[in-house]
Amino acid sequence: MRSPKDFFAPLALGAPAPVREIPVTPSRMIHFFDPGNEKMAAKVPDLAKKVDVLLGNLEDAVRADRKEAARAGLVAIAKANDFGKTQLWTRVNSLDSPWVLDDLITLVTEIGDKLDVIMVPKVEGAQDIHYVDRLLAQLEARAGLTKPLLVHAILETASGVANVEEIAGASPRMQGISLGPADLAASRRMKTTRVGGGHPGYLVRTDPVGDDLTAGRTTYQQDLWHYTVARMVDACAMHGILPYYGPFGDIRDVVACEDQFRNAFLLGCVGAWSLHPVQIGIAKKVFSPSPSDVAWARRVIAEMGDGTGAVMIDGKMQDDASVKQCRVVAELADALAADDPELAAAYDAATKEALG
Ligand SMILES: CC(C)(COP(=O)(O)OP(=O)(O)OC[C@H]1O[C@@H](n2cnc3c(N)ncnc32)[C@H](O)[C@@H]1OP(=O)(O)O)[C@@H](O)C(=O)NCCC(=O)NCCSC(=O)C[C@H](O)C(=O)O
Ligand SMILES: [Mg+2]
Repeated sequence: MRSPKDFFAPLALGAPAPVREIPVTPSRMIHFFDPGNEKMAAKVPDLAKKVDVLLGNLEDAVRADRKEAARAGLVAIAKANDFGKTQLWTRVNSLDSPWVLDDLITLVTEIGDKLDVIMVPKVEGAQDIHYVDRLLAQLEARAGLTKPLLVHAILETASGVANVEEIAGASPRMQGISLGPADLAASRRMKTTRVGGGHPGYLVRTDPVGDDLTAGRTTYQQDLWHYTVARMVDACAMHGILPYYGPFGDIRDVVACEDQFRNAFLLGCVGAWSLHPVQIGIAKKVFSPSPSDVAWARRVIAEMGDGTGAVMIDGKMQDDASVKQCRVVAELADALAADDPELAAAYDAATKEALG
């Protein structure tokens, strides 16, 4: 274990100093694209205006014989475009793959100044983050980078879940963690073949009435991912980093996608992955608090004055704790509204109405 005193020291001579706070910029959707797919690559300049994060994916979903094309494509796209405030991330291949070393060496050397975050798949424990941490420091020093690259882990192995707290705190580079439900299901030997989302077989049933075990017994489908998302959120909050829901693979089912994203939002996640352009708007809607929630939060904050004591608002008790909950919503709304005049206007109109 590293001494706490050394935690913020660069891991290579000449590497930039690690950040002390993870920048909290909008990341409601991490939009995945295959940089070696010409059709998708052509859409990148336009997509950059619509998303918070663009992620050039090099790992799963890119065929083995297209790995090098994807890597080269990402270098070319990063060099050719100015993404403005939109962040550029990449997902490199897994640490046990034959591609990851070249992914890291090429990307940091060629476009390290354009990249914000490197997503590392199939992280099993702190040792994986330590390996990437040191290697990035060496590459940053050699490339003369002045801003450290941040690292995002995907929680998609049983060991990763068991070690999630140590992963979240393994390096000052740790920006966040995403749930990877497909690999995690396989690693745990779960019996769902879906990429995220629920399953009709995972349910609870109301008790029988009398002796008839079949009649009138309503069933309620449960969330397969509740435990993992909640645990991930706690680990991230404890270490001051950001939690995300990952992929929802049924692209056509925009309704269930919205539900899954909203469950994650309500539990504390700041965003989710969009795998197809149709999921971008869903993530934007879900991970931006609603105007009525923002208006309520602002009203409670206004009526609570210095934030102590207890008051009744519309029949509901508010106190020091509930004002903190309201600040979470109001601060997120302010951060999102700062870059989005339409959202700012919707929040202000709802607040005006609520405050009278
Ligand atoms: C899922 C897809 C394969 C669907 O692609 P396609 O069949 O081409 O869909 P459409 O015909 O509806 O596409 C319409 C046009 O939009 C373009 N398109 C599609 N997806 C994207 C995208 N993500 N970014 C940009 N542009 C996109 C198509 O090219 C069409 O263009 P045009 O013909 O010119 O109109 C595809 O969406 C896709 O591959 N998505 C990304 C998949 C991915 O990244 N998967 C990996 C992440 S999930 C994962 O890894 C699991 C996780 O790790 C875990 O373990 O849980
Ligand atoms: Mg995966």
